[in-house]
Amino acid sequence: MSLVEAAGEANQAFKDIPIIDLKDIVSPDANVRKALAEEVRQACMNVGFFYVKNHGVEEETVGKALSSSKEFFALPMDSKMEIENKKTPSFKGYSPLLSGNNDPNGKGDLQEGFEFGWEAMKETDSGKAQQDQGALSGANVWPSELPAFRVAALEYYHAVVNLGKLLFPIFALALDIDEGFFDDKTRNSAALMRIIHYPDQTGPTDEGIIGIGAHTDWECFTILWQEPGIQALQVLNAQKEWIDAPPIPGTFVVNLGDQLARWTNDVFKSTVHRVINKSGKRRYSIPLFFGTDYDVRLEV
Ligand SMILES: O=C(O)CCC(=O)C(=O)O
Ligand SMILES: [Fe+2]
Repeated sequence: MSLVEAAGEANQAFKDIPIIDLKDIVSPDANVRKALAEEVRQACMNVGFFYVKNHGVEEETVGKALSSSKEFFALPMDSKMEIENKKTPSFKGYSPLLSGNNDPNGKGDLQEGFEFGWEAMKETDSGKAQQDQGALSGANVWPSELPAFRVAALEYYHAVVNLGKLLFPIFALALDIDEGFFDDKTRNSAALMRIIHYPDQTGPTDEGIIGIGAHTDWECFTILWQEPGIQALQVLNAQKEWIDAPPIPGTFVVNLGDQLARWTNDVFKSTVHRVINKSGKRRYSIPLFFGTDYDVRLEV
């Protein structure tokens, strides 16, 4: 069956989100990689979201990024506002509560965030030129009083970018195209990472103000870490039901964005999702958005 025929039969009235084991992601056996790609293909056509386990990113790397992020958000507001994203030419840095609004019908997203892109850990590291490419590139900004935050955030960033680079060939296989299709299109990958802090939102909720309003992501795909023990992320199925996407320890959520949906003529789905944090606790999450190089032409 062709991809397009299969898409016609795709069932987007999903009730749960599949979990895919990545232990074979670099298997030397092409048949094994193809079997993994088949699972990814089903998830991409039917849901647009899946969890990945055995992804290779160390718990310790995640833990350090989380604890450092908590220290960052706990800084005095004046310090955070010194690196506000509106003050930087490349939109990197801090964004305060309600400064963003993903759902055009919403009144603002109840979250503060910190965003940055590719950066070598040390000046001498190879690949330094990557940060100077593309419209959304340009120097990151970091809080001067918390040097450990930069190190922990970049360590996490580099680990998850490596995972993203392994996923591109699987997406290619899942599309029945050459495994190397994305190689020359993701050399200076436009990978932006955001660290998000959602305050708790118990009590009556103004429907127009939630953690992040209903939206789709706009890059190729997102690799999302969410804090264990807190249900807040929801994904919309074709029957307009909100399906919970709870955090599963040891996994990341992977979801497709508009770029890959558009590129595949919507055979792969970019699925609407939102966050409402009514857990009684503050919540942290870390999405890393993977695009292609900024000069890549999207042809179906
Ligand atoms: O915090 C989350 O779980 C999801 C965040 C999200 O959807 C986004 O930043 O695009
Ligand atoms: Fe999103």
